[in-house]
Amino acid sequence: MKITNARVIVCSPGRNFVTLKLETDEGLTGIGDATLNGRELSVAAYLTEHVIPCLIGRDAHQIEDIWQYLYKGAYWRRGPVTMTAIAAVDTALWDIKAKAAGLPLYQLLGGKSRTGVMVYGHANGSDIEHTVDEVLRYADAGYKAIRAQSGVPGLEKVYGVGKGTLFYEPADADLPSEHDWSTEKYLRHTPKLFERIREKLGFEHHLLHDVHHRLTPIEAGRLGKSLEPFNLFWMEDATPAENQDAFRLIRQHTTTPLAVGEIFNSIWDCKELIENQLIDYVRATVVHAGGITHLRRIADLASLYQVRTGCHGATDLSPVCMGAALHFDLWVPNFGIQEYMRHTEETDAVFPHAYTFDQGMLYPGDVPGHGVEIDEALAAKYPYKRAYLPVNRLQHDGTLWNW
Ligand SMILES: O=C(O)C(=O)C[C@H](O)[C@H](O)CO
Ligand SMILES: [Mg+2]
Repeated sequence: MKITNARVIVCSPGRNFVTLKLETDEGLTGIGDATLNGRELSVAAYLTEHVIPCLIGRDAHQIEDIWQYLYKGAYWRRGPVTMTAIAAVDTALWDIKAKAAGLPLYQLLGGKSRTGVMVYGHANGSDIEHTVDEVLRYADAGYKAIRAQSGVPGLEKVYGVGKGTLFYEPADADLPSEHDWSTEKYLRHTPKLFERIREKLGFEHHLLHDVHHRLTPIEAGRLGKSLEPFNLFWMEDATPAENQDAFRLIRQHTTTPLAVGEIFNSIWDCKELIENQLIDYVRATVVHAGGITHLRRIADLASLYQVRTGCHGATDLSPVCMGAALHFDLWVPNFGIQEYMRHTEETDAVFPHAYTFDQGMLYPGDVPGHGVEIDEALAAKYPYKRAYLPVNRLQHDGTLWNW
């Protein structure tokens, strides 16, 4: 089965998405997500200018060979742009292979390991009481796991807290908006947030929290320790992870489980974290970590060390990524949890999908492939709009910090 045509579709139904569509001489098509938030057109150009010319005429069944061809063949390895482009090709090829077999993708990976995929939703509030109300609302909606982020007194804009509560979108401006940050204020506030949530919610639900790369390792150790009485499912991205060894210090100070990896793009970003058991959950997902083919390799390494998966699932990962991730989640033996941030109705209409939500679980559905399509005519009605992620500055002196 030969690849006869490939094109990149860029659209903005509420936010930007980049999608790769592959066509074959047998009439089967497959799609893959290629969205890299705030840097979308770099992947679109990489695909159009450098990848697509190499795909035409290749056998769509040779997923592994095409992956190696694009990875080794570029000479320049890894990096978010390259790995997102490879992921899009890989996802589209798995979609085609599963459609050719007439099977849902999870069957090709090895079949179901569980009945459904436990997800966590995002409860965001401007202050503690508002966040508690949101957490309770998610619990009422059936969620078994809830991430809680709250505004911090004295800080104007905080990661995870937007204008509305249902659809949080950080890529919000034509040039990067500026946030302010104070580690001291955040560290004073956050344990109080979780104390109050547990008071109102009890201990039946899983609670998660995203630090979004803002602390030093010793500060992260301090936060993790102060959150121990509230039994978090995980503390995410406590410190930037370029230096994998930094997590050793956090580990020495707290038993709060650690999750990291939404910005990882290859197994090399997490090899030491996993092998040294410095983390509990790896957050790499299909679109930014080289597709199903590479994510599977990361998960297999992780399984040797009892590290579980917790795929990234914010709104900038399109329904195509979500569909593929859910098939992966249903199969992967060392599954932990899946992030689920709802897309807007406009996005859902452009990407009709087979996956469904019920009582805190997602189900990928049983249609052949990964179960997500793109309505190209509708997509064309939403042209690309430049949108950047924010930057963060220290409140007291304006130093650029991690956002
Ligand atoms: O969902 C999360 O955990 C995030 O941290 C979301 C990220 O800020 C977002 O995906 C950046 O593009
Ligand atoms: Mg995160």
